[in-house]
Amino acid sequence: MRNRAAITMERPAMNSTPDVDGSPRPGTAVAQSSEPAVTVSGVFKTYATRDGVVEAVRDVSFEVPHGHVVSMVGPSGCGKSTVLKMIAGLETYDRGTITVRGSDPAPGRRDCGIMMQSAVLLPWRTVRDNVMLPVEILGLDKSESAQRTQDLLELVGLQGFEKKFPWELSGGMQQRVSLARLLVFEPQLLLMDEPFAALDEMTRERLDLELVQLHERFQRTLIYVTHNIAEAVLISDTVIVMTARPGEIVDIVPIDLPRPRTIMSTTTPEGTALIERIRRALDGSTEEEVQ
Ligand SMILES: Nc1ncnc2c1ncn2[C@@H]1O[C@H](COP(=O)(O)OP(=O)(O)OP(=O)(O)O)[C@@H](O)[C@H]1O
Repeated sequence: MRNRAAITMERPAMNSTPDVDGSPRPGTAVAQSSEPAVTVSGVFKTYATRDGVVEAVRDVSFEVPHGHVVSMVGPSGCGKSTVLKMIAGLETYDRGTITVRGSDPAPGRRDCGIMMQSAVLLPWRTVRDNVMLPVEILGLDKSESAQRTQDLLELVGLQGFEKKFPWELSGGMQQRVSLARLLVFEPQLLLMDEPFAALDEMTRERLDLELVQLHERFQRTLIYVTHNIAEAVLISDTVIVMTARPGEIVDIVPIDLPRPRTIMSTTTPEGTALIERIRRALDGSTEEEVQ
Protein backbone atom coordinates (compact mmCIF):
# COMPACT_ATOMS: atom_id res chain seq x y z
CA MET A 1 0.00 0.00 0.00
CA ARG A 2 1.29 3.43 -0.96
CA ASN A 3 -0.23 6.01 1.35
CA ARG A 4 -0.27 9.74 0.78
CA ALA A 5 -2.86 10.38 3.45
CA ALA A 6 -2.35 13.28 5.79
CA ILE A 7 -2.06 12.72 9.49
CA THR A 8 -5.43 13.70 10.82
CA MET A 9 -5.26 12.95 14.53
CA GLU A 10 -6.65 15.82 16.53
CA ARG A 11 -5.85 16.80 20.08
CA PRO A 12 -7.88 19.40 21.96
CA ALA A 13 -6.57 22.96 21.70
CA MET A 14 -4.54 24.09 24.70
CA ASN A 15 -4.39 27.46 26.42
CA SER A 16 -1.04 29.15 26.26
CA THR A 17 0.75 32.01 27.96
CA PRO A 18 2.85 33.69 25.31
CA ASP A 19 6.34 34.94 26.01
CA VAL A 20 7.45 38.34 24.70
CA ASP A 21 8.46 36.88 21.35
CA GLY A 22 5.26 34.94 21.01
CA SER A 23 6.71 31.66 22.28
CA PRO A 24 4.84 30.02 25.12
CA ARG A 25 6.62 30.02 28.46
CA PRO A 26 8.17 26.79 29.69
CA GLY A 27 5.59 24.60 31.31
CA THR A 28 2.70 25.95 29.29
CA ALA A 29 1.00 24.17 26.46
CA VAL A 30 1.16 25.42 22.91
CA ALA A 31 -1.78 27.09 21.23
CA GLN A 32 -2.77 25.19 18.11
CA SER A 33 -3.50 26.95 14.86
CA SER A 34 -5.53 25.32 12.15
CA GLU A 35 -2.46 25.17 9.87
CA PRO A 36 -0.30 22.10 10.42
CA ALA A 37 3.08 22.75 12.03
CA VAL A 38 4.77 20.92 9.15
CA THR A 39 3.50 20.01 5.71
CA VAL A 40 5.50 17.78 3.41
CA SER A 41 3.87 17.46 0.01
CA GLY A 42 4.99 15.31 -2.92
CA VAL A 43 8.67 15.58 -2.04
CA PHE A 44 11.34 13.82 -4.10
CA LYS A 45 15.05 13.83 -3.33
CA THR A 46 18.05 12.46 -5.20
CA TYR A 47 21.73 12.68 -4.33
CA ALA A 48 24.44 12.88 -6.97
CA THR A 49 27.20 10.48 -5.95
CA ARG A 50 30.42 9.23 -7.59
CA ASP A 51 28.50 6.08 -8.55
CA GLY A 52 25.61 7.97 -10.08
CA VAL A 53 22.32 9.35 -8.89
CA VAL A 54 20.84 7.89 -5.70
CA GLU A 55 17.10 8.30 -5.33
CA ALA A 56 16.69 8.72 -1.58
CA VAL A 57 13.06 9.79 -1.16
CA ARG A 58 10.11 9.41 -3.53
CA ASP A 59 6.80 11.27 -3.37
CA VAL A 60 6.63 11.70 0.39
CA SER A 61 3.62 13.56 1.77
CA PHE A 62 2.43 14.04 5.33
CA GLU A 63 1.23 16.69 7.72
CA VAL A 64 2.13 17.17 11.35
CA PRO A 65 -0.39 19.05 13.50
CA HIS A 66 0.92 21.44 16.14
CA GLY A 67 1.87 19.74 19.37
CA HIS A 68 1.98 16.26 17.89
CA VAL A 69 4.73 13.70 18.11
CA VAL A 70 5.33 11.96 14.81
CA SER A 71 7.93 9.23 14.41
CA MET A 72 9.40 7.99 11.16
CA VAL A 73 10.48 4.36 11.05
CA GLY A 74 11.93 2.42 8.14
CA PRO A 75 14.88 0.31 7.06
CA SER A 76 18.37 1.72 7.13
CA GLY A 77 18.98 4.06 4.18
CA CYS A 78 15.30 4.64 3.40
CA GLY A 79 15.65 8.39 3.69
CA LYS A 80 14.37 9.15 7.20
CA SER A 81 17.28 11.45 8.05
CA THR A 82 17.00 13.04 4.62
CA VAL A 83 13.36 13.95 5.30
CA LEU A 84 14.30 15.38 8.69
CA LYS A 85 17.16 17.41 7.21
CA MET A 86 14.91 18.76 4.46
CA ILE A 87 12.42 19.91 7.11
CA ALA A 88 15.31 21.50 9.03
CA GLY A 89 16.44 23.31 5.88
CA LEU A 90 19.76 21.47 5.96
CA GLU A 91 19.10 19.62 2.70
CA THR A 92 17.44 20.72 -0.53
CA TYR A 93 14.78 18.71 -2.38
CA ASP A 94 14.15 18.18 -6.08
CA ARG A 95 10.37 18.39 -6.26
CA GLY A 96 7.43 19.06 -3.98
CA THR A 97 6.94 21.52 -1.15
CA ILE A 98 7.75 21.64 2.53
CA THR A 99 6.20 24.22 4.82
CA VAL A 100 7.39 24.67 8.38
CA ARG A 101 5.13 26.78 10.58
CA GLY A 102 3.92 28.73 7.61
CA SER A 103 7.20 29.34 5.77
CA ASP A 104 9.93 27.59 3.83
CA PRO A 105 12.43 25.45 5.76
CA ALA A 106 15.64 27.25 6.69
CA PRO A 107 18.60 26.34 8.90
CA GLY A 108 19.14 28.18 12.17
CA ARG A 109 15.51 29.14 12.73
CA ARG A 110 14.67 30.29 16.21
CA ASP A 111 11.51 28.18 16.21
CA CYS A 112 13.11 24.90 15.13
CA GLY A 113 15.75 22.78 16.86
CA ILE A 114 17.45 19.59 15.74
CA MET A 115 19.14 16.86 17.79
CA MET A 116 21.27 14.18 16.21
CA GLN A 117 22.37 10.67 17.20
CA SER A 118 25.60 11.87 18.81
CA ALA A 119 25.54 14.72 21.29
CA VAL A 120 28.14 16.88 19.45
CA LEU A 121 29.06 18.84 22.57
CA LEU A 122 32.02 21.22 22.63
CA PRO A 123 34.64 19.50 24.81
CA TRP A 124 36.18 22.74 26.05
CA ARG A 125 32.90 24.08 27.39
CA THR A 126 31.23 23.00 30.62
CA VAL A 127 27.82 21.36 30.66
CA ARG A 128 26.19 24.70 31.48
CA ASP A 129 28.07 26.52 28.73
CA ASN A 130 27.20 23.84 26.18
CA VAL A 131 23.52 24.25 27.00
CA MET A 132 23.89 28.04 26.72
CA LEU A 133 25.46 27.83 23.25
CA PRO A 134 22.23 28.39 21.23
CA VAL A 135 21.45 31.35 23.50
CA GLU A 136 24.73 32.96 22.46
CA ILE A 137 24.31 32.08 18.79
CA LEU A 138 20.74 33.38 18.67
CA GLY A 139 21.61 36.45 20.77
CA LEU A 140 18.96 35.76 23.41
CA ASP A 141 18.75 37.30 26.86
CA LYS A 142 21.55 35.65 28.84
CA SER A 143 20.34 36.21 32.38
CA GLU A 144 16.88 34.84 31.60
CA SER A 145 18.42 31.92 29.71
CA ALA A 146 20.82 31.17 32.57
CA GLN A 147 17.86 30.48 34.83
CA ARG A 148 16.21 28.39 32.14
CA THR A 149 19.44 26.44 31.67
CA GLN A 150 19.49 25.67 35.37
CA ASP A 151 15.83 24.58 35.29
CA LEU A 152 16.42 22.37 32.26
CA LEU A 153 19.51 20.74 33.75
CA GLU A 154 17.40 19.87 36.77
CA LEU A 155 14.63 18.61 34.51
CA VAL A 156 16.97 16.23 32.66
CA GLY A 157 18.55 15.06 35.92
CA LEU A 158 21.90 16.83 35.63
CA GLN A 159 21.72 19.07 38.67
CA GLY A 160 25.20 19.16 40.20
CA PHE A 161 26.91 18.48 36.87
CA GLU A 162 26.78 22.06 35.56
CA LYS A 163 30.54 22.61 35.81
CA LYS A 164 31.59 19.23 34.43
CA PHE A 165 33.01 18.87 30.95
CA PRO A 166 31.38 16.56 28.38
CA TRP A 167 34.22 14.05 28.56
CA GLU A 168 33.49 13.60 32.28
CA LEU A 169 29.96 12.36 31.50
CA SER A 170 28.48 9.05 30.34
CA GLY A 171 26.91 8.79 26.87
CA GLY A 172 23.42 9.01 28.37
CA MET A 173 24.35 12.11 30.36
CA GLN A 174 25.81 13.71 27.24
CA GLN A 175 22.54 13.14 25.41
CA ARG A 176 20.70 14.73 28.34
CA VAL A 177 22.92 17.79 27.92
CA SER A 178 22.10 17.76 24.25
CA LEU A 179 18.38 17.56 25.07
CA ALA A 180 18.67 20.52 27.46
CA ARG A 181 20.55 22.45 24.75
CA LEU A 182 17.75 21.66 22.31
CA LEU A 183 15.10 22.94 24.72
CA VAL A 184 16.90 26.02 26.05
CA PHE A 185 15.82 28.32 23.24
CA GLU A 186 12.29 26.93 23.37
CA PRO A 187 11.85 25.88 19.74
CA GLN A 188 8.27 25.11 18.81
CA LEU A 189 9.38 22.34 16.48
CA LEU A 190 11.81 19.67 17.63
CA LEU A 191 13.51 17.41 15.11
CA MET A 192 15.30 14.41 16.60
CA ASP A 193 17.31 11.92 14.57
CA GLU A 194 17.78 8.69 16.53
CA PRO A 195 18.91 10.69 19.55
CA PHE A 196 19.18 7.70 21.89
CA ALA A 197 20.19 4.98 19.41
CA ALA A 198 23.80 4.79 20.55
CA LEU A 199 22.84 4.23 24.19
CA ASP A 200 22.28 0.97 26.02
CA GLU A 201 18.71 -0.34 26.17
CA MET A 202 18.04 0.66 29.77
CA THR A 203 19.31 4.22 29.35
CA ARG A 204 17.41 4.59 26.09
CA GLU A 205 14.20 3.43 27.74
CA ARG A 206 14.66 5.87 30.60
CA LEU A 207 15.35 8.78 28.24
CA ASP A 208 12.35 7.79 26.10
CA LEU A 209 10.16 8.05 29.17
CA GLU A 210 11.68 11.40 30.08
CA LEU A 211 10.96 12.58 26.56
CA VAL A 212 7.36 11.39 26.88
CA GLN A 213 6.99 13.29 30.16
CA LEU A 214 8.64 16.40 28.72
CA HIS A 215 6.32 16.28 25.75
CA GLU A 216 3.25 15.78 27.91
CA ARG A 217 4.33 18.87 29.85
CA PHE A 218 5.45 21.20 27.03
CA GLN A 219 3.31 20.00 24.08
CA ARG A 220 5.85 20.98 21.41
CA THR A 221 5.70 19.50 17.93
CA LEU A 222 8.22 16.69 17.61
CA ILE A 223 9.36 14.73 14.57
CA TYR A 224 11.41 11.75 15.65
CA VAL A 225 13.45 9.32 13.58
CA THR A 226 14.06 5.85 14.97
CA HIS A 227 14.71 2.25 14.03
CA ASN A 228 12.97 1.10 17.17
CA ILE A 229 9.27 0.30 16.68
CA ALA A 230 8.42 0.09 20.40
CA GLU A 231 10.13 3.43 21.00
CA ALA A 232 8.12 5.00 18.17
CA VAL A 233 4.85 3.63 19.59
CA LEU A 234 5.71 4.71 23.13
CA ILE A 235 6.37 8.36 22.32
CA SER A 236 4.22 9.11 19.27
CA ASP A 237 0.77 10.29 18.30
CA THR A 238 1.44 8.96 14.80
CA VAL A 239 4.04 6.68 13.24
CA ILE A 240 5.03 7.05 9.58
CA VAL A 241 6.34 3.82 8.10
CA MET A 242 8.69 4.04 5.12
CA THR A 243 9.81 1.47 2.56
CA ALA A 244 13.40 0.66 1.72
CA ARG A 245 15.13 3.12 -0.63
CA PRO A 246 13.83 5.01 -2.40
CA GLY A 247 11.86 5.82 0.71
CA GLU A 248 8.12 6.05 0.23
CA ILE A 249 5.45 6.15 2.89
CA VAL A 250 3.85 2.73 3.19
CA ASP A 251 1.63 3.34 6.21
CA ILE A 252 0.62 6.14 8.57
CA VAL A 253 -0.38 4.66 11.90
CA PRO A 254 -2.32 6.67 14.51
CA ILE A 255 -1.14 5.76 18.01
CA ASP A 256 -4.23 6.14 20.14
CA LEU A 257 -2.77 4.77 23.36
CA PRO A 258 -3.88 6.83 26.36
CA ARG A 259 -1.59 9.42 27.92
CA PRO A 260 0.20 9.73 30.25
CA ARG A 261 2.14 6.76 28.95
CA THR A 262 4.42 4.46 30.83
CA ILE A 263 6.88 1.86 29.67
CA MET A 264 4.03 -0.66 29.99
CA SER A 265 1.93 1.20 27.39
CA THR A 266 3.55 -0.75 24.58
CA THR A 267 2.94 -4.10 26.27
CA THR A 268 -0.85 -3.71 26.46
CA PRO A 269 -2.92 -5.59 23.83
CA GLU A 270 -3.46 -2.24 22.01
CA GLY A 271 0.25 -1.44 22.14
CA THR A 272 1.34 -4.83 20.85
CA ALA A 273 -1.28 -4.66 18.05
CA LEU A 274 0.18 -1.32 16.94
CA ILE A 275 3.72 -2.71 17.03
CA GLU A 276 2.53 -5.68 14.98
CA ARG A 277 0.84 -3.41 12.40
CA ILE A 278 4.02 -1.38 11.96
CA ARG A 279 6.14 -4.52 11.71
CA ARG A 280 3.88 -5.88 9.00
CA ALA A 281 4.05 -2.62 7.09
CA LEU A 282 7.83 -2.77 7.32
CA ASP A 283 7.77 -6.32 6.03
CA GLY A 284 5.81 -5.04 3.05
CA SER A 285 2.70 -7.06 3.79
CA THR A 286 -0.79 -5.69 4.26
CA GLU A 287 -3.05 -7.00 7.01
CA GLU A 288 -5.22 -8.73 4.41
CA GLU A 289 -2.22 -10.64 3.10
CA VAL A 290 -1.18 -11.75 6.55
CA GLN A 291 -4.60 -12.86 7.75
N1 LIG B 1 24.97 13.55 1.43
C1 LIG B 1 24.67 12.43 0.76
N2 LIG B 1 25.26 12.16 -0.41
C2 LIG B 1 24.94 11.05 -1.12
N3 LIG B 1 24.04 10.13 -0.71
C3 LIG B 1 23.44 10.35 0.47
C4 LIG B 1 23.72 11.49 1.26
N4 LIG B 1 22.96 11.43 2.38
C5 LIG B 1 22.24 10.30 2.29
N5 LIG B 1 22.53 9.65 1.15
C6 LIG B 1 21.93 8.39 0.69
O1 LIG B 1 20.52 8.57 0.67
C7 LIG B 1 19.88 7.41 1.18
C8 LIG B 1 19.03 7.81 2.38
O2 LIG B 1 19.90 8.17 3.44
P1 LIG B 1 19.36 8.59 4.88
O3 LIG B 1 20.54 8.86 5.74
O4 LIG B 1 18.35 9.66 4.73
O5 LIG B 1 18.62 7.25 5.33
P2 LIG B 1 18.12 6.80 6.77
O6 LIG B 1 16.83 6.13 6.57
O7 LIG B 1 18.15 7.94 7.71
O8 LIG B 1 19.24 5.74 7.17
P3 LIG B 1 19.70 5.23 8.62
O9 LIG B 1 18.49 4.67 9.27
O10 LIG B 1 20.71 4.16 8.31
O11 LIG B 1 20.28 6.40 9.33
C9 LIG B 1 20.96 6.41 1.51
O12 LIG B 1 21.09 5.54 0.44
C10 LIG B 1 22.21 7.26 1.65
O13 LIG B 1 23.35 6.54 1.25
